[in-house]
Amino acid sequence: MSGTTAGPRGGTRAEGGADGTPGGKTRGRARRPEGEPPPWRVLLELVRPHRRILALGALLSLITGATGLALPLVAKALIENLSAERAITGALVAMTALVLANAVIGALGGYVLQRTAESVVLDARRSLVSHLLRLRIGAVDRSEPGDLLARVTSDTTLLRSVTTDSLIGFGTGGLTLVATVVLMAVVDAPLLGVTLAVIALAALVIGVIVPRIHRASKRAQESVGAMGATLERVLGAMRTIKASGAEDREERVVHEAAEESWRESVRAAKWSALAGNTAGLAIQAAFITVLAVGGARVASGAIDVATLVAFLLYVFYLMAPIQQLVAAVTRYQVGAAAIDRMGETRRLPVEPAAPAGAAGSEEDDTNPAALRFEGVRFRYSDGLPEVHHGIDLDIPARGMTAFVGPSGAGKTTLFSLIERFHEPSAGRILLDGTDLREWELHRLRGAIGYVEQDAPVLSGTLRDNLLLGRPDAGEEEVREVLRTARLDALVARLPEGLETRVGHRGTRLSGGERQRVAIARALLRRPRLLLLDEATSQLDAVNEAALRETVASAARATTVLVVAHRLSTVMAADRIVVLDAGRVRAVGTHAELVAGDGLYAELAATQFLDGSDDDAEGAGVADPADPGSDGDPAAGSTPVPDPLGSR
Ligand SMILES: Nc1ncnc2c1ncn2[C@@H]1O[C@H](COP(=O)(O)OP(=O)(O)OP(=O)(O)O)[C@@H](O)[C@H]1O
Repeated sequence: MSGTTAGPRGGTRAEGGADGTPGGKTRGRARRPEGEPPPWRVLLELVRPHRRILALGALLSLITGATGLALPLVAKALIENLSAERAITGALVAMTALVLANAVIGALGGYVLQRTAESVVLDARRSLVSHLLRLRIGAVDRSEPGDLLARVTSDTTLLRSVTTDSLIGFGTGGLTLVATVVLMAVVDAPLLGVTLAVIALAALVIGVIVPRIHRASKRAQESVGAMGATLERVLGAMRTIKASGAEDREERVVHEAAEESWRESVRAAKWSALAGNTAGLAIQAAFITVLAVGGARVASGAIDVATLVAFLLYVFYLMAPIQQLVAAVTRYQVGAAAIDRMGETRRLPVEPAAPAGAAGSEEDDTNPAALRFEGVRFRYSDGLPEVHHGIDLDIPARGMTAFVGPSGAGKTTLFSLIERFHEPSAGRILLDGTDLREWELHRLRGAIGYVEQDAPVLSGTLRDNLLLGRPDAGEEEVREVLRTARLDALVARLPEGLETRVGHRGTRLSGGERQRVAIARALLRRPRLLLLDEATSQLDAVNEAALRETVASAARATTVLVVAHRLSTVMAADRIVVLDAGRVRAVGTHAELVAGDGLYAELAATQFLDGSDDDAEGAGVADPADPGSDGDPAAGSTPVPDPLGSR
């Protein structure tokens, strides 16, 4: 489903609004879009791979039903034999055999159907997860992770009962109903007319109830999604919630979502119960009516007592298929709501497939990459202001380029465009002379090592985190990268070493340790282009100086782009790009920019004038306002607050 993405060279469309998540949420009561298949068609698609085993289950259910249906006939024969004073042994044996067959085949059929239903759920989960992992970042940003989680976990579970109760219910219930009606017609057609008239009335009532079940079920599932979203929000920021004393408020929000789900589920249960009871009532009413009309027919000699007894038994036998059909209809409404929600998720856009003949570096290519921005414009979505207003920039292969500029200037977004998390709304970015859109995405990202601003670390072990980008890295390479990222001492200290579990989002590590893990992970990929977004902002002075040296040495072999957080990093760069409000304002060395760019000089000067860089002087960092200063920037070993990160 990559249809929302422009072709390789046609990327002139803004990203937002095209992913089916207007308003930024996946939760909603949106109608099914034109052309989308109805839930029953989706359901049939889902069960298609299991149709044979499903047919077997249905056959077993039918046989079970047939054995049940045969019982009244045998009972009729038994009564007739009794009245005629004939032997009843044969009829008794037949009845026993039918009862046993009913139980055994029924159990087997039930197992086969449940197994098939579980397989349908598994398929749905697999396909949803595959889709979610390939979503465009824009769609992810506009969704609630907790809600997406609920769609994969709880919504898919509802398919189980739809497959067994609905599909099989429609099939076997329908067939059993038809068979029963035919047998009833054979026994006495006028009594069948009476029965059907009563049941038709009940069907009308149930027809009114059914849409209500669908609506209530959908709302209940949406509330479960909302509950998941809120819980995810809370659990993901537990410290902040506690520190802000917001537990009670957040508790209320989760409780409200849970209560809403309860209310809607109860409403759905109420309508379902009403539908079920209406069917039950119809059978009772049919029984009484048949008894009255049938009694009259017996009195008039139109039918005999045995016929009436057999017919009444069939009336009761109608109960099972009718209940089955009603359950099928009500379950289908619940399942259809879940299928609707799964459809909403499937409509979220995924990343584009590789164009035919897509470019990409060889797996073992480690040559530094060159980048070029040509008139790059970008906005996150249609209603939002443009972030980049036409970036033109050449970054040669090898060496370090620092991006500086006020907060919100668009530095991180530029990295996102390089990773193709988003597409430019106009212009293009070329890597080694080839438009990024012509690269095979996997290969493109394989050439890049990216350390995000908040250096995310995933739950799992330290080793899992390091190997995330290169699972086949050898033990020696891992050791080497641990040394360069200055993690070797930490790993040596931990009793479980690399097998230490880091906790959810790496909460068992310090901020600086997380950053070093993220840097080590990126370096282990042997990238041709290394993107570091404030990657050393939380390191202490000693580690920062050491990692600055690591990055500088990486820049001798590869192309390194850093969003500079510290003056020391800025000054170590081969070239500095000053971004301001989405435009490249100036490019040059520190000395050139201090002399030639007002904003850079002003920001650098302000840093010293406002006294916020107390450490800089003590650490011997050059005064950027004074190009003649003899401080050695590379020697600065004390972390310096970002002078250029805010204005
Ligand atoms: N996912 C997003 N959706 C919508 N707008 C966004 C998104 N991410 C960033 N922005 C907006 O885009 C603009 C540029 O953000 P960006 O993160 O690129 O700035 P930055 O220069 O890296 O800032 P900082 O130095 O504070 O990290 C900001 O106005 C920001 O609010």
